[in-house]
Amino acid sequence: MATYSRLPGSVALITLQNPPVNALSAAVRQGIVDTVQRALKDPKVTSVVICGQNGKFCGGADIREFAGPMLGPPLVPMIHAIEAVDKPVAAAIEGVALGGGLELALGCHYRIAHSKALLGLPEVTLGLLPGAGGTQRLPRLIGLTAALDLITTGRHISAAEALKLGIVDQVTDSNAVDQAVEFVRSVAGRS
Ligand SMILES: CC/C=C\C/C=C/C(=O)SCCNC(=O)CCNC(=O)[C@H](O)C(C)(C)COP(=O)(O)OP(=O)(O)OC[C@H]1O[C@@H](n2cnc3c(N)ncnc32)[C@H](O)[C@@H]1OP(=O)(O)O
Repeated sequence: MATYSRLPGSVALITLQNPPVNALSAAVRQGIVDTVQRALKDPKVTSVVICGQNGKFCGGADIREFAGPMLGPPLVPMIHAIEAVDKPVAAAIEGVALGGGLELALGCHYRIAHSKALLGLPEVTLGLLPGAGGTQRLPRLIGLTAALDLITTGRHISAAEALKLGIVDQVTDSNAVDQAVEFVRSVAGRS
């Protein structure tokens, strides 16, 4: 699931909740679709932060659901809908942003990472290619050579390397959610 709260300063906070790594289960994807719609429709909300419960942004597809049929909202339109929100949306990346989790963050307009966070597209290690926009959004953001390296090796990179490559906008040693909230307040009102 995903919870929704409105913070002072008109920021909507969407929190992914699916222990242990807030993977994108059907219930989490449905929660994201519902809470993003709510933030979009709430006239008091001027900006949005997406984070994960317990210091973990998102470990990607929920591997516990791989054996069964695909249920719930698909990832691609969900991420498109976030990208199309006409209010600034930031991902607060703590712990991990892997696979579909990084693709979710790439659909947000800004990414703020904790210094100890790990990011990557490990799909290749499962015999897959990133299928939710990562193969388009990552090269646009950091160039083809650097994106191909990450996509074809599946390696996890540090927040410092992600900042150097241009995947994240800011890295913080303190609370990444607080930092992201402060950041989106500073850009609220921009498209
Ligand atoms: C609907 C979308 C469909 C397709 C598009 C998307 C595709 C993808 O996202 S593919 C990528 C999927 N994600 C991964 O491959 C990540 C795999 N996990 C890891 O690399 C590591 O577990 C970790 C870096 C996330 C954490 O490492 P570490 O701190 O060493 O802990 P553990 O490895 O012991 O894991 C702890 C705990 O978490 C469970 N877990 C990890 N990843 C997932 C996941 N993606 N889904 C569900 N559960 C996950 C892991 O099984 C452990 O659980 P237990 O403690 O119960 O054993």
